[in-house]
Amino acid sequence: MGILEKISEIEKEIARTQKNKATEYHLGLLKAKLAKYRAQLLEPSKSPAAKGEGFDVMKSGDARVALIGFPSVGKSTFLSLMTSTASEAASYEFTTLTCIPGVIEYKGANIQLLDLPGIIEGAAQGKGRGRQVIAVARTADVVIMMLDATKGEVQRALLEKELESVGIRLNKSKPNIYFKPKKGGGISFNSTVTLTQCSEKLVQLILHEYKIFNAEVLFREDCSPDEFIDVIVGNRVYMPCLYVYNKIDQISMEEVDRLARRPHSVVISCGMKLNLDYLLEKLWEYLALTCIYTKKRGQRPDFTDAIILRKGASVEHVCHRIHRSLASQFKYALVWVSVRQQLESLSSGVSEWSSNPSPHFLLQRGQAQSTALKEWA
Ligand SMILES: Nc1nc2c(ncn2[C@@H]2O[C@H](COP(=O)(O)OP(=O)(O)OP(=O)(O)O)[C@@H](O)[C@H]2O)c(=O)[nH]1
Ligand SMILES: [K+]
Ligand SMILES: [Mg+2]
Repeated sequence: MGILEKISEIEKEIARTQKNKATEYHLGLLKAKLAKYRAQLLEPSKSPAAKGEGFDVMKSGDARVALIGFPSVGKSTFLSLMTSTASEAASYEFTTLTCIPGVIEYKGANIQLLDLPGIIEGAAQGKGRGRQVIAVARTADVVIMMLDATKGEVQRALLEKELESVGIRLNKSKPNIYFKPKKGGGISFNSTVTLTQCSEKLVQLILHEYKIFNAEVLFREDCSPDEFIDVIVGNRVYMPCLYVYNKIDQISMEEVDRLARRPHSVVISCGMKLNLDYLLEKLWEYLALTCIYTKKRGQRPDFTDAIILRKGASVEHVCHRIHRSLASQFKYALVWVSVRQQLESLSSGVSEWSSNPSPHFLLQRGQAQSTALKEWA
């Protein structure tokens, strides 16, 4: 039996197994097996055709966003609208065959946007250029899942399943489980919270399936068996995803309203240029970037030249961006908060600036590594 058949056998068995206390261990084991086969499936193929030309795009700018979606949902139309790059758009499917990079300039940041070929059901198993597309998606900071508003729900569920099956976790955070394989001593199992989905026995069974007999496991939240498997397997990516429903010019207002209220969703029309500003705002939020401006003594900060960093970056990161040797010579920094808000309403921000010239914080040398920027904002 090939791996694909094995996977589909297990999937069928999971589907027909009733979920209850008696089948809990059986299901846990099946899921562990499934994850193993999927991992095998993803091992790089040896045939050169699978490599795919035109997918090795250099990372550039402050962040990377990948456009994932079925064929002809409007990905290339979107790239051509938002960036100065033109990507061919047409009414037939699979117009785009490689990865086309463009740059969105927003709030002083350069956001690399990648147009990709459309993917379909079975992409993860290598249908079309699915594997290459998914490999690129893994390298992004945010995925935009573009959907055709007239058929969005089916497409959304199918693509979520594809990405899920290759270890991409959308809008989820890493399970809070401490897991450390050991040389000996058996399995030590602990939890700091009451567990309703996993037990010590189930955890042991799953670990044995992965031939792990010595390890330290500490659950710090009430995780599911799937989440535990994710932690053992390890190579999962946890990625923010915006679901973008395009072509809302084709559906009723009621339908637009319903889609817009779904979690992590934005509705747009590339054809009629509707709601694109709001999409950019949301994208910025999901990228979790922050702008930092430097200022010379006695002068106003230069609001045209931002240092762009991820939220939560430390002062040390800022130093490194300015000069390689700055961090090691760092003594203290004067920090004014809410710089980002000042930029957002530039005029009021500047007047606030001149009326309030004293810094909110004095940051000493020792704090350079530990103080996260978010604490000041
Ligand atoms: N009605 C309507 N049509 C749109 C909209 N955006 C794009 N289209 C049309 O949808 C078709 C497909 O657009 P593309 O940009 O080529 O779609 P794609 O997702 O890049 O397609 P592939 O590269 O084949 O995967 C084109 O005919 C576009 O003109 C929109 O907002 N409304
Ligand atoms: K197309
Ligand atoms: Mg295209």
